[in-house]
Amino acid sequence: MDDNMTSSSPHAVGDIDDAAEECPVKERCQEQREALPGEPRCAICGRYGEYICDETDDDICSKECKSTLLARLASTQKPALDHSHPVKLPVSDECFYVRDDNRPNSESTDQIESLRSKIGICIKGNSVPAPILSFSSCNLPQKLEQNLESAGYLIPTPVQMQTIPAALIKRNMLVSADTGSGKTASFLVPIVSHCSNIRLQHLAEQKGPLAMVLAPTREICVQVEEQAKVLGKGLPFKTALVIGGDAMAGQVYRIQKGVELIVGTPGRLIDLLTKHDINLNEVSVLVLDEVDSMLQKGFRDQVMQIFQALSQPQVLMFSATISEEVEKMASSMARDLIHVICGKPSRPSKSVKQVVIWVESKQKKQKLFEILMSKQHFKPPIVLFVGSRLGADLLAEAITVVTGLKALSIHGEKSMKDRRDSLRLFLTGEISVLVSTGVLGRGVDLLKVRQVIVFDMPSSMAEYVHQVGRASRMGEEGVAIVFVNEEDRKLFRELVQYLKSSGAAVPRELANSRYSVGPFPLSSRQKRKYGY
Ligand SMILES: Nc1ncnc2c1ncn2[C@@H]1O[C@H](COP(=O)(O)OP(=O)(O)OP(=O)(O)O)[C@@H](O)[C@H]1O
Repeated sequence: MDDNMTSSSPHAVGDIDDAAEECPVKERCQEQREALPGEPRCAICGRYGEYICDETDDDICSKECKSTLLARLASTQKPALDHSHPVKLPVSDECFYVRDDNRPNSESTDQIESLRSKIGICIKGNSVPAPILSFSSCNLPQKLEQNLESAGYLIPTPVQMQTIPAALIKRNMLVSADTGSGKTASFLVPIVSHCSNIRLQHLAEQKGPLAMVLAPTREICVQVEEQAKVLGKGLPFKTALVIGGDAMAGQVYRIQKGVELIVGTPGRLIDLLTKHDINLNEVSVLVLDEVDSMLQKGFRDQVMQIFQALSQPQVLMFSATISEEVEKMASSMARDLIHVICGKPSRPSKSVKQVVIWVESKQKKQKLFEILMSKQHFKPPIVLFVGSRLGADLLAEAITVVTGLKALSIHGEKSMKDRRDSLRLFLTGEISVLVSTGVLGRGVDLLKVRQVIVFDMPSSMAEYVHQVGRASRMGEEGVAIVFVNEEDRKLFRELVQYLKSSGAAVPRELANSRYSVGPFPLSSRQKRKYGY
């Protein structure tokens, strides 16, 4: 289970080690501390970059360095933002389609349906716009199109083809699509477009935030904000990251100076909103990333509290795993909801080969070491998913001692700095094994990872789907090695179904287990009887 979701205390959810003190923004450079490895650095002096200079989006340590930076910019007469490319402004919020060359001549319902079926998209809902085949089809600001191109996004992925045009015309949406299929840009492209158009046309009365993205873990928030910055570069589009473990003063300062997008975990955001006067009147888009976990007990109340503080925003909800219950809750939050289903969500990505091995608990470590020391089977960098924080720490140590491989652990009890450092060292290739609890199970883009080991089965098949999904991005092939034994029996029936439907081998012990067959689902009495 994601260890960010186990506690019922409001601050524990998503913000478990929220030890950040509230300290005022520094006036002078010398008052600021040195930056630790991996921390943001001031663009002028290199000290800890506590907040970001709105005019340039650079990390800055103090008001003093901010003045220096702005003075430097003024003296070179370079505008802080690159407006050299005129931005195409839509005359209204409508999305205007330019016919693509390979698009059917007349877009009859049948042709649109046929296009959807070709790209593997299913729709529930009324008057859903046709999918786009290129980013240039929907009148995005020119700078955003350039940013997409620079990021290597040459054509939209199937989920983006359908969701971007629908989001641009302000439809509420629930989107289920495979892990690694490009859901993040599906909501960020419309958000960047919407926010920058509002600013460029001076449509908002105040400078308050215009959009909000909520996600269950800090790591997801960090990545979403990073991607938002990439897409919004050079546009009047600024972001604030509101997560535990980072100084709140900088977050508040930045929001009060004026940002377009807030990305945050619900616990920290509520904390910030209750302590500070932040005007949310202009927030017109709310995204719930990993919506199934956001609407689970523990998060749901906080999410609803934030939702109710907004004035009827457009709601965009995304996950690779959406149950009927989540669908019902989503429909009750947003009127006239479109449900976009892309590929075969709620199942492990077909690009990941699942290799399930029956291993008794006592033998798990030995088996793991064998894999890690086998040239044939160990394909670094790999992420290992375990069930507890202590387990993560101990296993990372044991791996280093026994195999000599560089391994680190990451979980919700570690400081934000440690979590950032471990992830950075892993993504830059300095360590080859990262042992994680559920904190990296969902939503985090672990670009080079093509192998995961599910050392301890998670508590639900939804989490399993997300963990296995870390081994593949954008359809590239990956492998998930999964350890199971009788302790995981409550998942056997579903696991066997999932394995069979993806053509994976089912170990004999699993296939023959009495927990793998029988009526489905069990009543609550049966569950108690079998100790589920
Ligand atoms: N149109 C595109 N062209 C090229 N690369 C893309 C495109 N859209 C997204 N990507 C890249 O694909 C990868 C996966 O995208 P993303 O992280 O948004 O997937 P996701 O669907 O949110 O996955 P998960 O459910 O695991 O969080 C990222 O590295 C992203 O930069």
